[in-house]
Amino acid sequence: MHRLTRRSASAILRHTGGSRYPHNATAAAAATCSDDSQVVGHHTGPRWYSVLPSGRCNTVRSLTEVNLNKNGFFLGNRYETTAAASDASAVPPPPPAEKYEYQAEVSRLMDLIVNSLYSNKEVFLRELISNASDALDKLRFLAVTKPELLKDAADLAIRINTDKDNGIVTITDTGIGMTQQELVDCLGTIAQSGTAKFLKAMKDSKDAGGDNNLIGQFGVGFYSAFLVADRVVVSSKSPNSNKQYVWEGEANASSYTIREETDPEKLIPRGTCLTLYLKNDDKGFAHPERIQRLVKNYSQFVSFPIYIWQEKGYTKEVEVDEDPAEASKDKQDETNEKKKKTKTVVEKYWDWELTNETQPIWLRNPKEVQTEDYNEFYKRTFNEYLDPLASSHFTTEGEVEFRSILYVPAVSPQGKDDLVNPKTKNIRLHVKRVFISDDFDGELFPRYLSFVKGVVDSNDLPLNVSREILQESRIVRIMRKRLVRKAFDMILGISMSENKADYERFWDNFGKYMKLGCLEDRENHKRLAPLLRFFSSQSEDEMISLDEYVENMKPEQKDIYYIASDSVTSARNTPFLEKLLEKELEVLYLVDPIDEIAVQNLKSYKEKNFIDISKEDLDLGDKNEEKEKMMKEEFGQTCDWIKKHLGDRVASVQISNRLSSSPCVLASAKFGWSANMERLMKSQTVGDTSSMEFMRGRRVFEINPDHPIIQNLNAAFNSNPDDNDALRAIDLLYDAALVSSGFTPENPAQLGGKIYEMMGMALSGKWSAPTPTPEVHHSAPQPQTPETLEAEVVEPVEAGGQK
Ligand SMILES: Nc1ncnc2c1ncn2[C@@H]1O[C@H](COP(=O)(O)OP(=O)(O)OP(=O)(O)O)[C@@H](O)[C@H]1O
Repeated sequence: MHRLTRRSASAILRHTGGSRYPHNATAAAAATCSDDSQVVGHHTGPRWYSVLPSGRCNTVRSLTEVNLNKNGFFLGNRYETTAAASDASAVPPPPPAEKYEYQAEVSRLMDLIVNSLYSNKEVFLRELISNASDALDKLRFLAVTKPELLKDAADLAIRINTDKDNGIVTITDTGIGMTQQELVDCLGTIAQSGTAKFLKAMKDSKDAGGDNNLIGQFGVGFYSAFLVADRVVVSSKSPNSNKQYVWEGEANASSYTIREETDPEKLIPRGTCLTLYLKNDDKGFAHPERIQRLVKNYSQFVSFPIYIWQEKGYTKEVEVDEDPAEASKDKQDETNEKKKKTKTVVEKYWDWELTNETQPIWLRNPKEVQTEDYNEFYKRTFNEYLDPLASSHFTTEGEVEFRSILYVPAVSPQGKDDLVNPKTKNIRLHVKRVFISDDFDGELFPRYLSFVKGVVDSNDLPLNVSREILQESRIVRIMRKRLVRKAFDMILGISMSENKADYERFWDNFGKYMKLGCLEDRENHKRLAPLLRFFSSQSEDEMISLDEYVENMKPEQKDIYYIASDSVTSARNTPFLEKLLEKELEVLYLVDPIDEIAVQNLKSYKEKNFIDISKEDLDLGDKNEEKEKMMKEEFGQTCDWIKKHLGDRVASVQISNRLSSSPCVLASAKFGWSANMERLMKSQTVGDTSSMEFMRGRRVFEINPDHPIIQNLNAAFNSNPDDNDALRAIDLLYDAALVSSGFTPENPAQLGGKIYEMMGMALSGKWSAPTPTPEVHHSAPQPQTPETLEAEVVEPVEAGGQK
């Protein structure tokens, strides 16, 4: 600390500030004088303002102490350089700047920014503060392993200075800074997701001129500076370089320059100082009040202090010179006490003012935080445009202590890769308030909950936490369990909300994730199952929950029935459904490819098994052994006949209990793939299909003994099992069953051929469905009404052929 007389301290402060720090945001200084009082100097723009003995104003004093003693940033460095540098000729001329071309995308973006994105300009401040905050986060994280980088956490701050006369805004942070190469990599190319996302959205936008709203949604990071500035200067000092570099770029230019900073007055120990030379129309941003409003609006959740250089005032009493006439009057009045007259005046000065609330929102008492605050924090932290569907703020204590705020977003991320291979950066992990990383989602949440966003702040993890530590940590396992449970509570909350649209929205966006959970997280089946939604035979337009299904079950119904198909329409028309519809048994329609596996993994819900109605041995709880016996007697040999003809194409031929209007159906084996699964697997299999043969399993050809075609076939068999037309009818029936049951015919062209042939025969009168009497066989086709057919079946003529 320098010991000076107050007068000399003041003079030096005025001198250095006035001439050497014209737009530097860090220009507040103090000196301790020989009488132990402090002198504080401030400057704004090119001038120094009031030089006050400190102690008058606490803010000034404490701020000054930070500047002086802890940071060593303002006074310590500058004072010493003042005497030496007071001779301007001692400053070496700056080295020549190197010119660089922007990457093509940057040029395109700059062009868009300058020429199209004219509304919503104020987001520039949000973006730049967010970058400064990230830089501070990075520094704080680096300091975990290199503590010498950060002697005092109070050094981490963002300062914004305005010069309204010249239309200049300066944003300074004490963060990680950038090396020369980083300046090229970060500010000359677009590699970052947010900005890339913006560009893609612009490209997708129909309006080639650009959609102004998009900038609010995505932000354009650093380049948003050019929304308001026609020249931007970035002076940055990284702890990894012993030199400071200055990046300089202009709107509408295709190149930028970088040079080394050599002016000792402009050297900073660490961080970045961004100077925006505002466009004529945007000079209004260079007012502290306006900046303050924007910071409060957009950046209130930045967890580093944001100071704005503001004019302030304090009141003081000053003596008033007495009027001579009054004075003589007072003299005469001897009873009057002698009192000096004073008046209150406001003394103006400039100082840094803290503008934001720096306590992270997750450390606050949930009772004191409004929903709007949570939503705002969410939008700012995750660059989201829409409010979340739900949030949950909680603290866990006991064995493991951590705080967290979790969110369910309103929309799902684009791109289907996200579900299978999420690289989301959705969970921001802090340890003792220090931001560690947003790369550990996978360690803290299972893949199927990767859409959940939030912050987690643990006091139990080490600051140097790595992925390996997280993976092996018992603490993390406990945290993960609790986080998952909280996420479920939050989702359940949405599902129970009165506003049904919210859960519909959730389901539209994240239903797939819940189903993936059924596959991947057996432990949480009980939590997942109530969240599932499906269409059903009794609710084709609105999805229902499993609870609703169970409530709607018939008293004698034991199982939950489902059919997997590619759409509600094909599910509705499947022959498997016929008897169930007749009996008013509700059937779930599983129309999403992942549905079937999800339900198979669940196996049951509330002790009711899931039953695929397209599989063999369907039990509808209406077994009538006597009737079965009768049917077997009547159709048993016909079944064998059909099986013999179809050969290996089917495992067996059985009498169906699930059909009413269709003649036959092809059921799948209990443990093999359903028709739907076979279709899905086929569409995904590339190359070797041998595993498919195995899983395809057996197919059971079920016939409907009440159907006229089957009864005719039965009669045909009884009259002449070798009848070619009857055998061809079996082939056609099999193919038709294959298609109507949801399988893909092995040879569609051949099937087409068979249909045309039959049609041709029918139209030329050469063919009618096989009938029990030889006369009918050769007669002209008769119109087949159920009555005539029934008559033919009721009185079959005993055929003498083999059985
Ligand atoms: N104040 C700063 N201090 C240090 N590095 C910075 C600063 N501002 C920008 N950068 C660097 O420049 C890069 C590009 O910034 P930019 O704002 O364009 O994108 P981003 O912040 O990475 O992502 P987003 O597009 O989501 O904003 C940053 O990733 C960071 O490395």
